[in-house]
Amino acid sequence: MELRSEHGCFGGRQYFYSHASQSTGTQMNFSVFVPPQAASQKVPALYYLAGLTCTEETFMIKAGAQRLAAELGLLLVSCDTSPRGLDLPGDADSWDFGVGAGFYLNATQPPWSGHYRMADYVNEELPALIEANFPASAERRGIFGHSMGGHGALVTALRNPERWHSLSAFAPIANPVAVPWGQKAFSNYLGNDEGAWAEWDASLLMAKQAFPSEVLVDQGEADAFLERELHPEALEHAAEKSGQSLRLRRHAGYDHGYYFIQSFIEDHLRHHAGILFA
Ligand SMILES: N[C@@H](CCC(=O)N[C@@H](CSC=O)C(=O)NCC(=O)O)C(=O)O
Repeated sequence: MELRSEHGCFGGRQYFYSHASQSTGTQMNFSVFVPPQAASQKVPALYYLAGLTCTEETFMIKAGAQRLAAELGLLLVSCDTSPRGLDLPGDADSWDFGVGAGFYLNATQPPWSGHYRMADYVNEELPALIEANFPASAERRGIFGHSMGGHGALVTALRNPERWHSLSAFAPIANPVAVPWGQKAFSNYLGNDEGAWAEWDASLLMAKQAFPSEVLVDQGEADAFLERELHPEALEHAAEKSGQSLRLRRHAGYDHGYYFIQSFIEDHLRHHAGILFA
């Protein structure tokens, strides 16, 4: 791991690192906030997956999570949203596919399949790296995210409930098989077999099997992407089918951006802390 920068923050430390990833075959960047409690004990780790065009810096700079994480004793981790520097054909042609848009899945189609393995990275490689190098408990992992990252958090936890203990999302792409962002990404990364897409769709997964703890989802009603890309009602229908405990809240006047996330970040950290410290 190469330390790129570190900063004092609310009595803890904010770190930015780079490392050679086995999952992606590229250098990957990630960020870690270590709370003061971690000086004397292992603490729960909460992983945040960011949305389209974001990086490992976006959440740490914009969400305003560190003050409460320092109070609660939560270690925060975020990572980049795709491999970078590969120069694959078409990987930089649009902001909703390729670089900055890895969709937290394992691609099966060339040329993406050799490197776009963000699911393995988030589910396995990054937690192993964090737990080997920071005072993070392997028994108490939470995951959340925003938009594409909300989709990523939901599918990561729903596919691997034995590895993740708490789950929430801000404005997730809740039913990617049914919307343009998801259809573009899945057809390119996974091919045209829509049966394969279902394995990476939060609503289809949740309808089959409930996650063990309550799932919190916040959605702004003034979100410009709501009707075309997000479809939170699909999660509600899925939760009804499987008996999932789902707290889906709609907020008038809030859009898709980080002012929305800042406004409800406290509720998400307390949601995760309530489960991870139980
Ligand atoms: N095209 C624009 C907008 C990209 C954008 O809105 N990205 C969102 C995530 S959208 C779904 O995953 C985001 O989180 N942006 C970062 C922010 O600081 O708001 C562009 O290219 O910027």
